[in-house]
Amino acid sequence: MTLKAISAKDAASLDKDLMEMGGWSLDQLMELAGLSVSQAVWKVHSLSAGKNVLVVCGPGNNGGDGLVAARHLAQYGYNPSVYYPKEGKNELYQRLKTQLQNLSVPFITDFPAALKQSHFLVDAIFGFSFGGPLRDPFPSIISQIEQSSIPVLSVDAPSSWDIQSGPPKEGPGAKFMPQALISLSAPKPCVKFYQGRHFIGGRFLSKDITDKYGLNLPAYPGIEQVLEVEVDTEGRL
Ligand SMILES: NC(=O)C1=CN([C@@H]2O[C@H](COP(=O)(O)OP(=O)(O)OC[C@H]3O[C@@H](n4cnc5c(N)ncnc54)[C@H](O)[C@@H]3O)[C@@H](O)[C@H]2O)[C@H](O)CC1
Ligand SMILES: [K+]
Repeated sequence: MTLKAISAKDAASLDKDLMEMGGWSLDQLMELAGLSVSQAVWKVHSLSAGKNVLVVCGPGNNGGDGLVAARHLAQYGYNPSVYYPKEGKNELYQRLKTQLQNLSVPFITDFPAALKQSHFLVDAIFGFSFGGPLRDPFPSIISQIEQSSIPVLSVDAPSSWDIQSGPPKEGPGAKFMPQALISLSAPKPCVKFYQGRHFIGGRFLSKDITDKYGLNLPAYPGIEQVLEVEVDTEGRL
């Protein structure tokens, strides 16, 4: 089975449909997206592999998914830390931040030190609304992640990659290849440049929506919120 990718434009339109016509709120979608992310972390990096998980959050909803995932990871018994260099203004993000502070999840400011002390990194910096080139402070953040040997799970897309055309030709991100990727709702076109473990999450689409956007998603087994997708030898999903 070859999964169809959804363009950035269609992914944004699908989100709008869910909220304007489908009766969903952003909170709900983000909760389910973040739950899927936390479960993908569990699948690729067990508690016994090291509890210190650094969740790097960007200013938009991709960062919001990271905040939700960090909260679940704390509940599962990990020691998450959050690096949130450019906080989103929306009050939803501030509420998620309060929830994390109430669980004593630290918001760190010394990123190089946190990178050294962490066993695993969740890249929730940018998702489908990313448009290059990277603006400060993100070039340095991406370079540091790229140069460190820490295993990374990227949320929705490897941050710094163009959603359509994949990794930048040069500069920060050109050599960024996360160990794992979780595509939310459906894969984005840049997955064709990706090599690593690939999961699908965000189990909230109805048949109407999948039909409208021509998606052919695999069935999630049982109560699973994430599904690992095999990539064939030619890099197809
Ligand atoms: N239906 C779903 O699958 C859902 C997915 N969700 C997640 O939401 C993101 C998309 O969120 P959005 O807020 O639209 O955008 P991003 O988080 O990708 O980024 C916007 C943010 O980033 C800034 N920015 C953009 N380009 C640059 C740049 N070159 N340098 C610096 N900063 C940049 C921009 O200004 C904004 O502040 C999707 O991928 C999923 O992860 C939802 O949770 C709900 C449902
Ligand atoms: K990301």
